[in-house]
Parts: sequence; C-alpha cells; structure tokens
Amino acid sequence: MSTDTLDATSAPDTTRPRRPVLTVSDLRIALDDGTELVRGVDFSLAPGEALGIVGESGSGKSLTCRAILGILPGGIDVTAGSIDFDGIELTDLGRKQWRPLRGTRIAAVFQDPASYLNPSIRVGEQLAEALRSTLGLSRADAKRRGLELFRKMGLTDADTVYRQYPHELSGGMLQRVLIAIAVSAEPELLIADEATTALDVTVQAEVLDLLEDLREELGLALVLVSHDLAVVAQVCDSVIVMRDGAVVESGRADDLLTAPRHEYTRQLVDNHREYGLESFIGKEAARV
Ligand SMILES: Nc1ncnc2c1ncn2[C@@H]1O[C@H](COP(=O)(O)OP(=O)(O)OP(=O)(O)O)[C@@H](O)[C@H]1O
Repeated sequence: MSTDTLDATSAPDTTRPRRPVLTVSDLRIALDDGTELVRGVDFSLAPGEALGIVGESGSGKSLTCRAILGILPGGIDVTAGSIDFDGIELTDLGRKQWRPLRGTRIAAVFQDPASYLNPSIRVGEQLAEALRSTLGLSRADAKRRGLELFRKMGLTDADTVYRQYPHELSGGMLQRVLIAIAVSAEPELLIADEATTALDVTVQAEVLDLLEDLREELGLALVLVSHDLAVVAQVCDSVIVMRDGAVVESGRADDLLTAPRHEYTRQLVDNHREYGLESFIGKEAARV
C-alpha cells in the first residue's frame, strides 16, 4: 500500500479507536476486453467518517461506488483487489448474499432522485414499503416510522408530503425523501454519488447538513462523490483524488485542499477558488 493510503484508524480522536467499516484495497475494475477503468483504489473508512472522492468526469468515481454497492454495469467487473465491509468480502458475493446488505446495511443516493421513485405511488407509501421490507414493520408501524423519518429529514409538513406523488415535490424535497428511504434501515454506510449536484446552493447546503446530522446520530460512514470541492471540504474528513482510473493523491480533507501536493489536485483546487472554496476550508480548519 502506498504511503498516501488513508488509514481511518489514525483519526484524530485517539480516545476511541474505531475499526474501519469499509476497507477498499487495490480495487481494479475492467471491461470484459481487459481495458482497465479503475486502476488500484485504496482507502478505509471508520464509522461516522466521511470520505470524498473527487476528480474529473470519467475518472472512475462512479464505478468505484458501484463496485462497493455490487451494481457494476454489464460487461464491467472487479478484476482484482478487495472491498471489505465489516469483515465481509463484497467482491465475492452472489445476488442472494447481497439481499441482507444492499439497502439495509449499505445504502446509496444518486443525482436524480425522481428516477429512483415510482411516479404513480405516493412517496410516503414508497418509504413505508422500504420499511416493511427491510425491517419487517407492520403497515401501521411503517407509517408511524415513515412520518418520523420525514420530519427528521426536515420535511416539516410530513403528513402532507407523505400523501404526495413525486411530481408534486421539488428536487430538494425528493432528495430528502430518497435519503429517508436510504437511511430507513439505519445503514452503516451511505454512498452519495453527486447527490446534491442538481440542487440549488441553499437546498444543497441543507441536504449536506442533514447528511452531517445523520453521521453524528447514526455513526453513518459516508462516501461522497462530488465534482464540487467546496461540498467535499464542507462534509469530508478525508479525500481521494482520482484521475484516469487511478488515485493521484489522498489525505485529510483540510490538508489536501489547503496544500495539495499533486499538480492535478492543485489544478482542481485552483479551478474552484473562484467559487469560495476558502470559506469552507476555513470552516474545516476551525473545527479541527
Ligand atoms: N457502462 C459502461 N461501459 C463502458 N465504459 C464505461 C461504462 N461506465 C463507465 N465507463 C467508463 O469508465 C470510466 C470511468 O467512469 P465513471 O462513470 O466511473 O467516471 P466518473 O468519474 O464517475 O465520471 P462522472 O463524473 O462523469 O460521473 C470512463 O472512462 C467511462 O467512460
């Protein structure tokens, strides 16, 4: 492993050494014809920690996430390396073995929330259905828990939202519904792949705050993919920077974004300065 490999067990809180919930080691992903698309990704993540994955379009961020979720597109496979989730080797699992994990212990939210909801079913019923299938709740308990979750997600008029159809809700509200469904079974790991990209800046900030609250409350470990370094600076403890399928730099978010060592990271940071990245780095530094 390179010296850049993140080691979540060396997090600043030395009074509570935490075992990583996710360890990705030398992950390689390729097309059936042998073309490598992801070329050796390493990181580990402890409960309650957030890791950002940044890099230009096509650098392998989404495929890395999809490999962790066991949902790589057809014709693309993990060819080497390992993905250890709480002692379970995810790259070895068959469809049946994924059932108790995906959507229950490992959840995900993506960029376009509307496409993950059934347009003809009220959003409350969709959340209740998730609760019934993952936690085995009764109809009445699922509704009660669903309303609680909607309130927790900042959907203040939860009773009304519960009865609404996806087309009646804004993008920010739909993403909160999706996050409610994703965290309904209290997963240990949440993958957020460009989950706030389509939202306007204010709503994005609210959804990021919500993710931070969930990390603290549930000890949720978060893998956050974003092309927006300000988002990563606001939320993440550590970052990996990907280019052309490989990790070019990794480290603590504040160090890496304040003093990037690799030329490519420097370029990314420079490109973002005009969007006010410094204010988030300052916030991050003040927290440490
Ligand atoms: N289904 C597919 N078939 C063939 N190649 C693919 C497929 N999905 C992704 N790739 C290729 O794999 C590489 C990595 O793609 P990936 O989607 O992981 O990039 P990304 O960093 O998430 O980009 P973006 O920010 O645009 O989502 C790219 O070269 C892409 O063209």
